[in-house]
Amino acid sequence: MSIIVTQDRDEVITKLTQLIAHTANVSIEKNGTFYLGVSGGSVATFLSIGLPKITTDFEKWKIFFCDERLVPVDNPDSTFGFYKKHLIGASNIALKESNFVQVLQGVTATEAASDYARKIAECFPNNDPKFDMLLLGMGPDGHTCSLFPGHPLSEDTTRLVAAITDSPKPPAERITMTFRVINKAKNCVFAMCGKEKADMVKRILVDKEDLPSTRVKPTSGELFWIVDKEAAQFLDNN
Ligand SMILES: O=C1O[C@H](COP(=O)(O)O)[C@@H](O)[C@H](O)[C@H]1O
Repeated sequence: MSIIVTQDRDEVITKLTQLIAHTANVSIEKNGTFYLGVSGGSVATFLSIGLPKITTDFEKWKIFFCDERLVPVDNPDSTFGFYKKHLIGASNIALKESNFVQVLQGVTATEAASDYARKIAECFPNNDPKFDMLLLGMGPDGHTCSLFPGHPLSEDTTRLVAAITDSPKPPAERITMTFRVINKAKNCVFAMCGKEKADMVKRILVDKEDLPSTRVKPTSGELFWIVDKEAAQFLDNN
């Protein structure tokens, strides 16, 4: 695991997007594609600021959602809605709507999850997803994607994508990648900043409490934590 501590939020965004650009360009060179999973919340904001500054062939990017809130795209809680508003079609970036693999609208959470699992599976050999990179956030309770502490979904080892209809953080209905997908990724990257994350960063990285974010351990990939010095304040040597 690599823990990168930065001076501030701007540097979190710079380090994060440099790492994405490097991984994307290596993947495109090797395989002709870059399969990326993105999160909502603060990670989405980081990407909306940082991605327009990188040099890459966005045509080769296929972007999935690590989790998505089941609300209409024009609802402020929609993660795709955020990317649509802030990145797609922006004059300074060549990302298009067709780069994003969207979650089906107007169906039940279970149907949306099965449909998304199929959309993911069909992109990978043997229907076995190995994303080039997953970009993850961590909530103040230690959740990542829509995998919440104590929720049975964290134990799901069968499905690729699962539905949740009782999310403790609104909105209640969501779909989420499971650890079966997350821990097969070639790179998992947490990025965060601010003192409100500091206690949880310590509980995960130092105390190794059994929380969803602690369970992100790619079996044959790399794990990165990019945190600013406020979020890292309870780590040793900070
Ligand atoms: O609800 C969610 O929360 C997490 C963490 O969000 P943050 O704003 O605290 O970074 C996010 O990663 C996830 O995608 C989202 O659905």
